[in-house]
Amino acid sequence: MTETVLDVRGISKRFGGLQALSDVGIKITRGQVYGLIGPNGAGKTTFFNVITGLYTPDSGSFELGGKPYQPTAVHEVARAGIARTFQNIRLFAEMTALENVMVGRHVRTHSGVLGAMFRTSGFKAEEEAIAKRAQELLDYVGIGKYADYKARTLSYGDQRRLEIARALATDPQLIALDEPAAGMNATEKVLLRELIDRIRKDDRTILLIEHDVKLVMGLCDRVTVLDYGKQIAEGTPADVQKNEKVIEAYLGTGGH
Ligand SMILES: Nc1ncnc2c1ncn2[C@@H]1O[C@H](COP(=O)(O)OP(=O)(O)OP(=O)(O)O)[C@@H](O)[C@H]1O
Repeated sequence: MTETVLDVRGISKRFGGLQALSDVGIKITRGQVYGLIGPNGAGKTTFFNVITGLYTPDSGSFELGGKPYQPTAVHEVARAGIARTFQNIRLFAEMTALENVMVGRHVRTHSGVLGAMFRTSGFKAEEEAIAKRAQELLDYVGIGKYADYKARTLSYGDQRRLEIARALATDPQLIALDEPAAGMNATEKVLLRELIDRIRKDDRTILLIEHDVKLVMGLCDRVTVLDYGKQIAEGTPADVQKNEKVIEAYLGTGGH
């Protein structure tokens, strides 16, 4: 039986006079790469921000791993099992790549982030294991040799990989990637695609917002298309690509 990881129902969100999301729902099952696409201003980021606790929806409900889920603060979302990356990379620029991943890992340890900051004895005992795991994750995303480099010195593509390693460090039920290919060149995109494929094969579940429709169509098992806050199509990439409303949303307005 397919196991539902995230079940989102009837999400609406209004900003003043603007209905940014109207009754949007998605269901993501384990091992899927689920894509969220739509022209500029369609509501993708708002949806992401709602499920990761940055915005409170006006209505709607969620289940994560079969349990009711009420996303509030961002750190609670990480503990509940959703890890995200950001459209605008958010790394600790002056920390090394290894340290950035270790911070992600502390979400899952007993001493936690405060223990890490104050270097309690419990923290020291855990530190070695955390560093080892962080190095494994850097190797996994293909930037192991840069473990000791400051995050800000890495190339754009490698910084995005580092963000993914940090997200994986929390052992998430769902990893949410916000435009991971933004600003990447063609070679970096190919490598990103391979990485996402690999993460999926390792039985992770991924929600992907992406402007690069080609990448989404090639990678995703299912796709939801938003337009002006409404869900205009849901299905496999092949179905969605044929959908008239989708063609009109993208072509009719020149992508808005
Ligand atoms: N915090 C906010 N306050 C007011 N309006 C907002 C806020 N966040 C988003 N909006 C509006 O909601 C609508 C949806 O925006 P959103 O950023 O979710 O779209 P998007 O699909 O992610 O677009 P893009 O592809 O350009 O990132 C837009 O009209 C936007 O201006």
